[in-house]
Amino acid sequence: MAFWSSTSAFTSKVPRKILFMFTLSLSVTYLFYSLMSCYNSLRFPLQENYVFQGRLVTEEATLVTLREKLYSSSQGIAHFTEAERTTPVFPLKAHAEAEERTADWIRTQAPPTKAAAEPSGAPERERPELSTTDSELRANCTLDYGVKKLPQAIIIGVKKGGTRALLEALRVHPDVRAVGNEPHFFDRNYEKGLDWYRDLMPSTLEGQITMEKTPSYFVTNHAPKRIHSMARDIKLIIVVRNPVTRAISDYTQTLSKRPEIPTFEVLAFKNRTLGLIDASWSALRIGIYALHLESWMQYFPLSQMHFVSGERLIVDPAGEMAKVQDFLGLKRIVTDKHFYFNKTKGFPCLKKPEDSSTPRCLGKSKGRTHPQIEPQVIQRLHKFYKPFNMMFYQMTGQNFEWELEVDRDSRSSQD
Ligand SMILES: Nc1ncnc2c1ncn2[C@@H]1O[C@H](COP(=O)(O)OS(=O)(=O)O)[C@@H](OP(=O)(O)O)[C@H]1O
Repeated sequence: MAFWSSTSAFTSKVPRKILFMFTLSLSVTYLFYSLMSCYNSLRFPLQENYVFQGRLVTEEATLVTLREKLYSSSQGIAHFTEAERTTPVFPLKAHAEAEERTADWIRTQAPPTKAAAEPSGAPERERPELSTTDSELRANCTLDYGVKKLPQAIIIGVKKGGTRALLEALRVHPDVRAVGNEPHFFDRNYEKGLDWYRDLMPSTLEGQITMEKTPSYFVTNHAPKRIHSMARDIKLIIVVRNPVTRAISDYTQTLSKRPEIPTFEVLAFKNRTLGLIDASWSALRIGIYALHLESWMQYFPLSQMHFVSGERLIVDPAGEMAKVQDFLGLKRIVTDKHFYFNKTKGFPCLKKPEDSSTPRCLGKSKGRTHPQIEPQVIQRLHKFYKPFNMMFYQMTGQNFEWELEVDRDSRSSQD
């Protein structure tokens, strides 16, 4: 009773107009916050309709453009055999056949792996590549303060480039928080939605950057458009490595899981006698960086991309880290003090990883011994990649000097 009498006394004292305005402003504020919270879920379905500069860009069209450029430039074709000149780089049928061959070894010769048997619901862990860093990280999980955000930077590639080493080094930085697994959101789990993706991320405090790495994004047709729809100002990091060594590393990884596969030399050629390279074999296709980069450049300016040299990441990790931290707008905190060269491992290792105070190298799956590949095959591959590498240097404005390695290789094979 006392309450009612006091409120009616209050309303009689306050003019009705003011009360009305007060109620109206409350409603508007409520409406505003409701809309804000819906924004993320609204944005997601709309992204499918994204049109770049007034036209729908298809990756196929952009690849064709680049392919035409490559084949019409006299420099480009100079290093191709006659057959290669007249054969498209990615004949779809050949590609499907090569992938089918791979699937066949898996189906007919090897028992189904645990990974293949598992439902694809969970994000892909780097299962075969899992280093101690990952598993121990999970065991040492600390309380997660802050809020989960979509990544502001992604290491999008390339497979076997040195992406794990880079991510682990970045995680040492107090302003970087990264998911340890490879979420494979933009290639395999996209239908799960942005909320699912966000939920995978670690929580961040104000000023911290959320990151992830999935090296297959770089060669996924839909990835540039999808990532652009999520965040057009995102920063993209690509670790590149001599495509020939990268291919051998990729093959070594497959071989470690499927020892029965044909030799590298067999897989690399469509026709060995003609010297015709099988560019549809994924181990070789991934290394045609210029073609893949073309797709990304339809959506992102170069200023939003940073290219890390996989080779320099091994010989000068601190130098590469300085550039990465600058690109991410971070203080240069990860420096040479954080690395030491481990002779047994043959690679730089971290003195103090993110989750531990004890030094740690990456796991056994990083830095595998590569099989010996016939020198003529390596030479042929260098020749195959040269025009693509040249175009890649031109596009990025960076010379990765992979051709110097060829000179060194050919000198040592003459010795
Ligand atoms: N510090 C350090 N320790 C170990 N390995 C290092 C390091 N820095 C770069 N690398 C090179 O990283 C290669 C593996 O690349 P990724 O991590 O991108 O592989 S994956 O795509 O995630 O499977 C791996 O390739 P391989 O040597 O062929 O195994 C290494 O050469």
